[in-house]
Amino acid sequence: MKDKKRIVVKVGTSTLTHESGAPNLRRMEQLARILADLKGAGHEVILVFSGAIAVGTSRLGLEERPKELRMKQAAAAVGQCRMMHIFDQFFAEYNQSAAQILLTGDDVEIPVREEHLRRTFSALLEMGVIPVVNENDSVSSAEIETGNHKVLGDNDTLSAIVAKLCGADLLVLLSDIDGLYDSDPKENPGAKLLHRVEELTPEIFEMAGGAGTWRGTGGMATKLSAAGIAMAAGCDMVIANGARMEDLYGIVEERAIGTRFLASAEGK
Ligand SMILES: Nc1ncnc2c1ncn2[C@@H]1O[C@H](COP(=O)(O)OP(=O)(O)O)[C@@H](O)[C@H]1O
Ligand SMILES: N[C@@H](CCC(=O)OP(=O)(O)O)C(=O)O
Repeated sequence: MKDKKRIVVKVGTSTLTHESGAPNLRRMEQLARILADLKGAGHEVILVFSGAIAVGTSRLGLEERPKELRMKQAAAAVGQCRMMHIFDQFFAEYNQSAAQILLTGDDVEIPVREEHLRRTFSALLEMGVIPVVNENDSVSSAEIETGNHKVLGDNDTLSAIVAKLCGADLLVLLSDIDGLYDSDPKENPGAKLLHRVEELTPEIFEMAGGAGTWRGTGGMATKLSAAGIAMAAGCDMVIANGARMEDLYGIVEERAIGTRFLASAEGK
């Protein structure tokens, strides 16, 4: 892998929000600082974040994540605005400009839109801006409702699509867990962490259960779907714990942290 890398970092709802759904300011601040620092070290960074629905839910004083689609989309619109405002402030503190990019499945499936998107990312990176991406939840209805991975519908898959689109060298998924275990550690305390995955076999897919917490959506299943896209595109992917944000430095230096899914030789 090159010394100067193009890195996509995806941070899940479980890392960026408190149990109540309120934004976790300490984590957001750390993340902005470390990404600014990685940029200072010569890398190009793109942030994909989740948490708009959870933050909107809490901001609107709703008791639980709404079940009705229009309410979920409204919560996403409120939460996105809040999260972006906070990120923009933290990035500005470290002298960085951030840019908001909101995507739907159609945007990457229609070639002309995909090309526009690729050019926008490349222009932003060229100007030293940090693109900050989320799904455009307020318009991409079917996906949040059904979790239909063929389109987008989850930010794990979205981040892998962005990594592929931008020709990234590394995709890091920060979650509330140290990596991929041989079964869900929340249900099986004896579960073992896998350090490296070279191939996505049916056994690996069996290890991933369903969705994670009420606040997020994906669980491990969507992280494996992301791994498939990244590996095929010649991009390494690492799942690591967002509670130790500083681990991002070691991950970029290819130290053995979390679970690393190795890029396929053909994709490189
Ligand atoms: N084999 C597994 N290894 C690790 N975590 C697993 C596994 N199977 C299911 N999980 C669950 O996936 C959760 C992470 O997914 P999720 O809650 O969607 O996080 P995020 O919001 O970071 O995307 C873990 O907290 C864990 O409970
Ligand atoms: N676009 C949604 C993210 C949904 C999602 O994929 O959440 P997560 O499993 O926490 O990455 C939001 O911002 O709430």
